[in-house]
Amino acid sequence: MTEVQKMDADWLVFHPAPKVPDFKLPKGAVDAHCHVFGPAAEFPFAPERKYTPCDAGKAELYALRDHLGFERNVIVQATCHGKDNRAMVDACRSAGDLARGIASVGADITEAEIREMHEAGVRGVRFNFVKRLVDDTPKDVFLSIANKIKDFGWHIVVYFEAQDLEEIEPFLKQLPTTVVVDHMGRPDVSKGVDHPDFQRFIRLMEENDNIWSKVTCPDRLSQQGPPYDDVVAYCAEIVARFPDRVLWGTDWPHPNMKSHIPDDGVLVDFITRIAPTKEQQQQLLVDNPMRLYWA
Ligand SMILES: O=C(O)c1cc(C(=O)O)oc(=O)c1
Repeated sequence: MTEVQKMDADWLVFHPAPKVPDFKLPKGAVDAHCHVFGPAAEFPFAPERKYTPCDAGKAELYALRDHLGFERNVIVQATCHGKDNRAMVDACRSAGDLARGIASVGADITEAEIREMHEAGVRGVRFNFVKRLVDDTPKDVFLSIANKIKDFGWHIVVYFEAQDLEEIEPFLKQLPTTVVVDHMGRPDVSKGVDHPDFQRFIRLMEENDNIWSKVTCPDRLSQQGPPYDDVVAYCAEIVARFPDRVLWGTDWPHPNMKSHIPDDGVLVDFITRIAPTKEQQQQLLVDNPMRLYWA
């Protein structure tokens, strides 16, 4: 890991020397949620961003991939780059067939632009509802984007917080593609898995078999910190109930983490606690991401 200079970033820089995981990932494992930031000199951050990250480019991302034992990456456009997808597209292109991307686009996206991103490895768009990250986008704008991208077989990644779910649920049910929820919709883990809020999320997945969830970011959700015991039950519940509709990722370089900087090797070891059987691990880490991104 190269030592990355902390450039006026308003939060912690990613871990410089993550451990080698104890958990040996299955062959072909996919880090299905990660980002690239710049480097800013080549790919400037968006003026409308709500945070300024450190540089965390494709070279570091792919070194981490190899260090942890992953084979492939799905690179999700980070809000600090707004709708300028160049850093993510460049990283996808550099990895050949070993990376796929999720873009952030506007309603004015053209078929030619979608096709060009598809050829680089992009397979979906991200709709972000987290107010500390983005300004609101009218739902009819998101729906017009959804109708444009569905013809390319793309899907939609959504990022919202648990308190938003009741309000946006009708909108989610209108989406005409596979929908992948980032970080389980950010449950408040102090409430318990039986709380109506988490049960509402479970019901959403039960009632809509096109809705998947990433069982990711225990570091964001935990109120106890590493090794994130208070998040295990939430991820394990979703893996056990919907083993063919879950994805996992590091969330490297961990934007906006202030409480601590997660050790990516510790995050990988967390997987065996939420997906305890070999079969669950194979589905979570290989079969599901391959079906969604490389089919
Ligand atoms: O919780 C966050 O701050 C966060 C931010 C971003 C992003 O800026 O794209 O992505 C994530 O997956 C999580």
